[in-house]
Amino acid sequence: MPHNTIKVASEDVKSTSPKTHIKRSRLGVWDFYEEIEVDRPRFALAPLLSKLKELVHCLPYLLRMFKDVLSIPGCPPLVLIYVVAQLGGALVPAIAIWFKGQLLSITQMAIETRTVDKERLIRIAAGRLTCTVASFFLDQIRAKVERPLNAHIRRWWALHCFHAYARLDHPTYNKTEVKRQLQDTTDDYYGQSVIWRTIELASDIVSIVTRLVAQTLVLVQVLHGQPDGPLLAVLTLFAQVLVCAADMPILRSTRIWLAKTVDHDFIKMKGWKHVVREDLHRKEFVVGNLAGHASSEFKKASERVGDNDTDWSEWGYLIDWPLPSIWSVFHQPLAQLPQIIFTLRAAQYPMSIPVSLASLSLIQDAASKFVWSFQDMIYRMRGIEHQLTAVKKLYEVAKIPNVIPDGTIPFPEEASQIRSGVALEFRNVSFKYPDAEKCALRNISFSVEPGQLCVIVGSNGSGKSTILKLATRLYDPEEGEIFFGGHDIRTLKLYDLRQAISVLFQDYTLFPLSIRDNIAMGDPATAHDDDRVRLAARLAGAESFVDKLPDGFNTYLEPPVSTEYSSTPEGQTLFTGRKVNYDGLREAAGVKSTEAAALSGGQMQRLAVARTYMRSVMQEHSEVGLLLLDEPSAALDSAAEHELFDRLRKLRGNKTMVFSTHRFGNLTKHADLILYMDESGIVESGTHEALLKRDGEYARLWKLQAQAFV
Ligand SMILES: Nc1ncnc2c1ncn2[C@@H]1O[C@H](COP(=O)(O)OP(=O)(O)OP(=O)(O)O)[C@@H](O)[C@H]1O
Repeated sequence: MPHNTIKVASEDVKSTSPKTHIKRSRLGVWDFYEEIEVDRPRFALAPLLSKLKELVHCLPYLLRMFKDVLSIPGCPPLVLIYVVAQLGGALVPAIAIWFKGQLLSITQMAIETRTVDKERLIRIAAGRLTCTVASFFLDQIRAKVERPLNAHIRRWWALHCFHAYARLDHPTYNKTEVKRQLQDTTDDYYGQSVIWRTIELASDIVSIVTRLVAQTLVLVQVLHGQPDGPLLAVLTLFAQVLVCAADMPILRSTRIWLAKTVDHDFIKMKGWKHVVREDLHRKEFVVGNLAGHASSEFKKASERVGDNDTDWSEWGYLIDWPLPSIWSVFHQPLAQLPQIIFTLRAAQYPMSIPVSLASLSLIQDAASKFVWSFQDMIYRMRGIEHQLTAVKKLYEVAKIPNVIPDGTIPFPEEASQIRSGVALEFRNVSFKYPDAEKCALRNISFSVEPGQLCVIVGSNGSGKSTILKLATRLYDPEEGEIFFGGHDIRTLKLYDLRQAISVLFQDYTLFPLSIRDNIAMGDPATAHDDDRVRLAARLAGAESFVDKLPDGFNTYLEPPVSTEYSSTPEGQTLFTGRKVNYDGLREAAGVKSTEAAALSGGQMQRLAVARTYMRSVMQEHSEVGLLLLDEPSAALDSAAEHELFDRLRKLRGNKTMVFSTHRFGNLTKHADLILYMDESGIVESGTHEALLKRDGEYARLWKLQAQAFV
């Protein structure tokens, strides 16, 4: 523990709550904001009390956790064995002290009577040996049980966490506090889940307390009748306890703080570090000849930042462990107190020296074991607050309320209701993204009839994609209403609404799963059907290039698990003179030098289109009534684009379609409704002919695009 105090100039910042004020200080490149309660209790134990209150609040979660663990199939017998081994292990040191006391009394008798009870001596020796053997075996048993128990819990917990992640909607997931909460719950430490660490900690504390109580009882029993024994025992323990009190967890501060940096040079350094380390940027980094420029920029920024180039972790450590105290100077001499008193007593009563020397040795030995146990407990108590809070968060994570509330009305009431598409209407809709300053949509109104084709065109950032996001209820508008099939969209069950819509976003992602799974997830109901997946790929023009990949449809675009290597770096010369080269191992294991399948942008877009086809194009009696496509052809070549639009156009009359695009010609001519957007609003709307006749912005841009082909 570093014994440093941070002394920095600070200033008060306005707080949003009358109950707190905020203090801002500068730590290196970091701005440190600390929230301080205005009427904070001043008495010294206040932080301890608030911690205790929090711990009590966490206890029901702890009990629930134990109950849940015991309900995992296979766990109860393992837990029982683990607890028995742990408690047994805790009793052994006390039994060993008892044998030591017996030995002491034999020694004492031998000095006084010059005779030894040999049988008793052998029994004691055998007892001590049994203690050592028992301790060894109990440790072994515990270690053996620990692995399967941890594995059972981890598997069960992984499911709980997966569900907690999966149920969150988009705006909720993007909240910083939710992200932090999720991160805390999945924080695996060398394969040990939060739950396992908590169980381990709780069982350690129980076993230490058992050890302490047993040791104390045995010590009292052994020292009974020894001259000065109890006095020395009390003094030794007192001195040792004071020594470790300097490290007490209650002295650790409870502070509410946040640290951020706005130091441009420091941020720039971090940015460049990412650029040189991330695969993602390597291509442009190399082609852009950026090595020299990057090094010089990094160096310049580094010189300006100077020695302040420290990550927050370094400061955070000092903030959380700030406590040097005068105590640390005095606690060592205190530990010597028992010896000093013993020496004085020995001078006063010289006749009792031999026995008291033996007593002192036993007491000091026992006391040091006692204190070791005590320190061990304090060390673990430090973690208990963190651990209990983590358990509470684990359970609360499953209850994080979603920002988008679910509706109650099922949709459609009858399948025939959406067979020829679903009507979509926006009525005076305005919307601002969370934390954004300006509106992404301002007073938007339009209406698309069932089976119609609507094309939204307009400049970058005008709000086209946002319309599609609101139609799927990724977000809800601040003002106005959206009607889907005649119902206010907020009243419909979210699951049903999203089942009735098939969407391809502009910023679609291909998941770190196989190509097959990436396509199949377009329609979870038929995801098991390989023929359907293949057909969807064929219709999207993806089948032929996927078949050419070495692993075909089983190819992973970006493997989620990479191959692990030993830490000896490639190229290092070993002491035998051999250069380390992993090629042989790679060849034997069938590992390719590049693990990711390289696909072009257009090929990836075809896979995304295939995913959309799974539900929208292929199913004859599809539940889908609305197709939303955001720039679906941006990366496609002209032939593929033509084929895509041709195929989608055939759905007209069957499904309502809303496209957002920058390319006019191919689609807009066939559209029932064109929305021309600019600056978050609809500037012009109508059919292609009507808008050309109007000779406004749409007409101007259409002519501009048409000219390119003349
Ligand atoms: N997640 C977001 N958070 C905050 N603002 C956003 C977010 N997504 C988009 N915006 C902002 O909302 C506005 C509309 O964005 P939108 O993506 O709808 O535009 P667009 O017309 O689809 O643009 P493009 O043609 O470039 O795809 C833009 O000003 C954009 O910066």
